[in-house]
Amino acid sequence: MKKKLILESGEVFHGEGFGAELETAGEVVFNTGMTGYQELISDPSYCGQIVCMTYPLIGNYGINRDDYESIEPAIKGLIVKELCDLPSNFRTQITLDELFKKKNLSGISGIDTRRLTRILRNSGVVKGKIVNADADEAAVASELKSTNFPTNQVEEVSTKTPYANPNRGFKVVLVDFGAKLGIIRELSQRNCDIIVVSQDTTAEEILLMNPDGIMLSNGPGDPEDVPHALDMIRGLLGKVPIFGICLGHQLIGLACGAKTFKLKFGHRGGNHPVLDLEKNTVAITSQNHGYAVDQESLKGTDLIETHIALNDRTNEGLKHKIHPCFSVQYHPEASPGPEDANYLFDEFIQMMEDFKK
Ligand SMILES: NC(=O)CC[C@H](N)C(=O)O
Repeated sequence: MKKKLILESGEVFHGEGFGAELETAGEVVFNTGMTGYQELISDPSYCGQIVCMTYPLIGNYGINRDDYESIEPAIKGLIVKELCDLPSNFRTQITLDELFKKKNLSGISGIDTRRLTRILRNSGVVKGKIVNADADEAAVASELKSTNFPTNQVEEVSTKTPYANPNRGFKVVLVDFGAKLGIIRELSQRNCDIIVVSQDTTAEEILLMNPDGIMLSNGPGDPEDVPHALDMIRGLLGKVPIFGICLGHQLIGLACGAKTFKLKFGHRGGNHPVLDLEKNTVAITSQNHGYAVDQESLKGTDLIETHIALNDRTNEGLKHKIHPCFSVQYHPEASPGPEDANYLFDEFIQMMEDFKK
């Protein structure tokens, strides 16, 4: 079935549709990972976005039962150069096309993803829509221009009720802003007794659970759209050790008086170099973010910058000067991607141990 991708700026890309037969609109972003399409399709942080994969062959190892980052994907669509319909891997259960049909998602293949990525790099991320071949291009572009995407994406993907992932180790309350399962996997591996709570849980409610540590998860959208989380973080600072990842990191920044801003085209992929300013070491990291903490705004706060991105020198890590609290903009759970930063979970365990003493 012939389809086309129309950008709000009016550019049109012709291709072949896959997955469900539906038209889909979202923010068009690009991801430079060579693998990891299953994880990113199911990463709740991609809520409302259509992802263009810069690696030219996607779907070649199929979809397996182990690599999901959530049960229901929140992504809006996928743009690929070549879709592989004959995957080869011992873990493959279904093809990417079959997953998209099953989950009612639509994608487009046969796209010049280099040209598209150049447009996104030059003009910044834009809204786009995957439509049927006969759609009126000018009408779709102007409809996109006047559409504002929802600001309640965190609410959409967060759990509505708390649930437990029991174990015998430290009791960690994981605040779910759209948490990837990889975070639960990493904490479980370290024997953490996890309670996952909804994004609107208050500090008082969390303290009643008597936690040893708080994990603030990743999540979709603009951190400024989650103002209630700032009171929650302020209410926990100094009382329980806190570790934040991605959206959780940005929220710690905002809660401590820093500002965030939207990056031109974000960081998305499994190959982003990050400099640890304290250890003077570089880690290759997995990233997926469109916003960043404003470094200038850290002045006068109690936060110290601990990491920066080597591609554009933007902020990638923070630590509180007084309280046990640290965070990173990238993904130490590394699903998908390099495991260089995995030790941060061990540091979180250590922080909980030290705090207990
Ligand atoms: N993965 C995330 O948590 C992303 C955080 C935020 N939504 C951003 O795009 O910057």
